[in-house]
Amino acid sequence: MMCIRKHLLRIVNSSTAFFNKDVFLISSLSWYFSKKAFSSKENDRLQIDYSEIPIYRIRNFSIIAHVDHGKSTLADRLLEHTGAIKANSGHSQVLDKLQVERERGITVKAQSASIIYKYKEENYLLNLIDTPGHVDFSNEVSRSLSACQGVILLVDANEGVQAQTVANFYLAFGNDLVIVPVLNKIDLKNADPDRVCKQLQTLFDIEPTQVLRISAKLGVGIDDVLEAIIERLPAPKVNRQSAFKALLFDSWYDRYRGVLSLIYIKDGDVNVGDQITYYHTKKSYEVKTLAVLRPQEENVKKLVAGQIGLIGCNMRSSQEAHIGDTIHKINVDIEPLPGFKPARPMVFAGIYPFDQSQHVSLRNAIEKLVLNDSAVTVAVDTSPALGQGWRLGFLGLLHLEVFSQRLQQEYDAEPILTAPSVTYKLKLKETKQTIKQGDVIYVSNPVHFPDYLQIAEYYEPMVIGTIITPDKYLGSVISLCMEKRGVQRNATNIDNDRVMLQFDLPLCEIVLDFHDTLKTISSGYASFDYEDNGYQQTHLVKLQILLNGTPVDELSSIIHSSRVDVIGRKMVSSLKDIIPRQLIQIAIQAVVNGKVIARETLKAYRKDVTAKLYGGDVTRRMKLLAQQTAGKKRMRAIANVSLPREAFIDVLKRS
Ligand SMILES: Nc1nc2c(ncn2[C@@H]2O[C@H](COP(=O)(O)OP(=O)(O)OP(=O)(O)O)[C@@H](O)[C@H]2O)c(=O)[nH]1
Repeated sequence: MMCIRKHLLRIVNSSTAFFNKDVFLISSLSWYFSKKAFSSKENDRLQIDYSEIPIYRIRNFSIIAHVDHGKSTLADRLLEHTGAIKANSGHSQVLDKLQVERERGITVKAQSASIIYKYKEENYLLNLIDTPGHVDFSNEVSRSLSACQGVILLVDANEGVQAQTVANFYLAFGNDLVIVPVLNKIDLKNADPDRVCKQLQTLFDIEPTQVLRISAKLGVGIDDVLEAIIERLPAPKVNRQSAFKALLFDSWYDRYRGVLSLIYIKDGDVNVGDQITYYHTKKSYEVKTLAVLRPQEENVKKLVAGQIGLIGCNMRSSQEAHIGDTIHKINVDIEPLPGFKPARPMVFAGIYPFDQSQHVSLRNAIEKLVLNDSAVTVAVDTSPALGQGWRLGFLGLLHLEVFSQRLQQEYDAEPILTAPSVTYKLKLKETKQTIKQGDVIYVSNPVHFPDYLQIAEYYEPMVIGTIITPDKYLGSVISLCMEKRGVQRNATNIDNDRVMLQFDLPLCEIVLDFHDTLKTISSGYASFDYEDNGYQQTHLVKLQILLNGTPVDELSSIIHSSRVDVIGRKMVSSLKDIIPRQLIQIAIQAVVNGKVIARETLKAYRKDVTAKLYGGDVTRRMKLLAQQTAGKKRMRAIANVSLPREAFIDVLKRS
């Protein structure tokens, strides 16, 4: 089976043109192969009636780790070890392959898998649940984690605890999950498991005796991990006798079957043909498909409490499948599962085709991607300079990054992406219009920022940033955070030469280049992660750019009042460099609340109108120059400054 998949992927990879045309053809092929393969003998042998497995022999868990600490490799080994997939003799890892699929949007969540492990003569059903793995998706991570009873906290024995390890630990801890600490890559020459055990003890109070030591790459210690999952994690607390209730914690779009949702069955059972309702959207459907992921789909007729499974009911739009929603049977009263929060975009960016001839293809690409990612919000936006485009909302920076990368990789789209901005909250003053005292609005686009006289209070989104750095870079890391208006919460020595810092930081200060600067000043050694921390009162202004007295909306921005001078000056001077000189003089002004705070003048070309005179009378020369000056004055009065599109792109594009 894997061979067929691999072969298929090779075809995919060697023929990107084919792939780009129809990604969903691959999706359906992959589905076809997964079905075909699972009617093979080998898999018939594994065919098990999962609904017969008693609750006490089920464990639902997730692997959480910092980037590159070996999550995919371990998941891969767990699947191989339990026979869910065949051991791969080549260098490339099976789940690396799946990751390619994942990046390509084919089988998006291939890493969730149900595996059977024989322990003390009994078959256990272990459900490995994939989490997005980054706090950008913290809402989704916590939802996936709420289907688990425990997590494997995987740490690289060479790199030690990193910022994302900390953020992930607290997410799991906050969800009351059992944490199985595992050190990976002990085969590496520089691995120092004792030191990393001390870090875990200092930071999280984890006893070194509880920490497993493995090499996922070489397959060392995999049985220990599986046994620890069975011994340390409790069975799910569910009830098979109650009315059916399930948590939706992941979903993706399949062209032929509509939206497929990954669910955790909390109570009761569900059968193909049942009528079900999504609690928060209040929409009802008939269950068409039920499947267990092994990791390929294996169709079943019934899913029971304690299980993780896939449900398909011809849902046409992923907007109907909200992560965290509760599913129940139609016309049955149930208490919804707690904690449902619709995803709230945190970071916004404008997206425009490079030229308008690409508008339709870019729109199609965005529509397809959004089908698979219900957390992205899309609103049509028009800019006089950049033309027709969209304003997209993302859960965080990584989300934005992944989305734009996928647009490029999968759809060959090379759009202009504007610098990211965040959503501010404004409390308005009472005015004669319809606005009532205390009305609150959310603004991310400077064009919609109201006049300052209408605003009573300003709020900006905040994050708690966690940074782990070798202590020799401590000084420069702290200076960077202060420069970004950060307020230090604490500092902890996690071992002899590394420190963990926590800062309250405004989100708008980290969306641009914070991470890159941090990496530069720490020679790549500091790691950073952040989590949403609500809104905090602040003072904001709208910085407008005027060219010869005319405001240019695209160039305006919302900034903190303390930054007015610095940003204003920087903006006008970079515009002076970017805007090509024209026949008329251009005044570039930065204006805040009607006051000019910075100004540059771009001198006009002085075209040599006297060039053809070949000497001649000086008065004639002066007359021509005077005529030129008068002409330019007229031009300045009647013509707006025309900016070439490239100038806008240079200013607005993400660096
Ligand atoms: N030496 C050694 N290398 C390992 C081990 N486990 C994983 N690696 C390597 O570490 C790198 C990252 O492993 P992945 O499994 O892709 O890590 P990941 O956490 O899934 O990474 P992301 O998906 O990017 O978050 C790969 O090059 C692996 O081959 C191990 O036990 N020993």
